[in-house]
Amino acid sequence: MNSILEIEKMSLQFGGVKALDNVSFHIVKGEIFSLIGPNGAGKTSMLNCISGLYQPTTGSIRYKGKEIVNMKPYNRTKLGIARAFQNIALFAHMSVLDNLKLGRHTLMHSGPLSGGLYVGKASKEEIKHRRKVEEVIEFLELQDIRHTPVGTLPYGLQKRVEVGRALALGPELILLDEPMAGMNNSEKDLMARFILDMHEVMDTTVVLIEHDLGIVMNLSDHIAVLDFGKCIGFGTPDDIQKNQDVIKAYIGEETVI
Ligand SMILES: Nc1ncnc2c1ncn2[C@@H]1O[C@H](COP(=O)(O)OP(=O)(O)OP(=O)(O)O)[C@@H](O)[C@H]1O
Repeated sequence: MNSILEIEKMSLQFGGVKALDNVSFHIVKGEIFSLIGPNGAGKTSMLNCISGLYQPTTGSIRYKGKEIVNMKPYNRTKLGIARAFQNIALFAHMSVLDNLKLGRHTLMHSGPLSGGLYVGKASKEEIKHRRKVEEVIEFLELQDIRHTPVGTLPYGLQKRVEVGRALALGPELILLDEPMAGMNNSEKDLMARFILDMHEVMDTTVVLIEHDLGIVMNLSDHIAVLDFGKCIGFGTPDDIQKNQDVIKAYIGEETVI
């Protein structure tokens, strides 16, 4: 199986709290992979470890076969890992377009002076960045709000721009932390379609944290279930729905997933 990311025996401790406890799973290139579990189970901590915001206490993270556990976040971005945050991390007073352009800043090689003057290498770079940003604007249907300050947009659209900021990095692996939180049903359906298209059209591997189990079961190729920092289930949606540990610990004994 062609894994893009392998998590092996990973633990993360905050004082007496084991946010992650000896977790192992792998993610197949090109798939939609969901992380589920009750509040406080360790899902966001896992994304923080993958993106490099948190340093695991022990364990290994291999991306395309390379150990990245000690790598700085911006170097992981350069390798093709991008992240959209649960709490929107955009500049509210800036336009949608400028937020997406700024998102690509980590990838720019030319300095601010040449970049500002649009000369030589910098101008070529600017064209390449602009092309990618325009592609994302079209893909996420943000054309009508491209010049709107993000802070004035309804919450659902801000979430979409937050996803766009990560997507504008052209990632091979995108980490989406509750991209549908706070959305109404039609906004959720639209976001689900964008996620499917990221996977089918852009060939991006998607890691999704989502509380709506219906959406998770429909979208995912594989799922890992965390509970109190431990991975209590890993498999296809079918496997997870039959997993008695998951049913007991996460859903409650009476519930059928
Ligand atoms: N920076 C931190 N400092 C101390 N404790 C933390 C920190 N980050 C997370 N934790 C703790 O780690 C545990 C896992 O938290 P985490 O946010 O990863 O869970 P989660 O599954 O994403 O929850 P939710 O669904 O509510 O977002 C919790 O007990 C949390 O309080």
